[in-house]
Amino acid sequence: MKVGVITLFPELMDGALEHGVIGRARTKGQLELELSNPRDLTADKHRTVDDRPFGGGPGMVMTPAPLSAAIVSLKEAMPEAPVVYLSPQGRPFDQAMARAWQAHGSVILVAGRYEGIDERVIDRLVDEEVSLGDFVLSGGEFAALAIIDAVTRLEPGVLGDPLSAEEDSFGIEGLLDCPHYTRPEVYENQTVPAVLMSGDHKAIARWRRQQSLARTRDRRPELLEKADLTKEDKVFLTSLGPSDGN
Ligand SMILES: NC(=O)c1ccc(NCc2cccc(O)c2)nc1
Repeated sequence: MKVGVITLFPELMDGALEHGVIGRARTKGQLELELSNPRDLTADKHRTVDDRPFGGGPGMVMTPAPLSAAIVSLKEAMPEAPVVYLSPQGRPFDQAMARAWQAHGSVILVAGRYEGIDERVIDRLVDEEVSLGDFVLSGGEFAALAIIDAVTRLEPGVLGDPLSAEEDSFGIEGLLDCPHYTRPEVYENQTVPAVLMSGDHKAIARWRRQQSLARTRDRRPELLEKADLTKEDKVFLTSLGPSDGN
């Protein structure tokens, strides 16, 4: 997986991607990260990357020239990569997008700062505007980090057990994940559901599926509409009483 990032804080991105699963993926060459800082592509001695918004209003806007130069430099290195701008105005990011970009093999992420970027850069160079959720961050870098993690962990060989990428939430046809337990068997006087200790793998799989279905119904009922449910799933859901929302 090749990921390009345009950011004013390359050291922030680099540092955050040196640890854990993603850090090992970089060491093993499963993730190649290419960073480009618009400030390095400025023409003035003050290395200006932002300016006041036309029409007035608070804050600053990232100026088009250095940002465009940074995007073009990564497009030259990764000509097939879609250019994705992270902003609250974008299409909601989801697991399907993560799978699509992993399958494509490369993506260029534009992390904005300030109030955003000059719209002419979006018109000319951005293929897709994407949002991590309905909230505003001080910059797109943390949204980019989340996307890089979500995409890289889908890369074959990155996760120890390939199934777990499938079995996470949104892996089993978009249902929420079931509860998990590990040792000790009794913790603060609380035990583990007996079925998980039974060794009956069929019963355990059924319990886990039913827990996922119940949780999804209670917490994210809209996901059930899109889920691929079996007849047994539907019978189970009908058998549940009114949702308690938890
Ligand atoms: N929800 C998100 O994905 C998200 C992305 C970026 C961001 N901050 C930078 C930024 C960029 C553009 C406009 C803007 O208002 C703020 N904050 C939240």
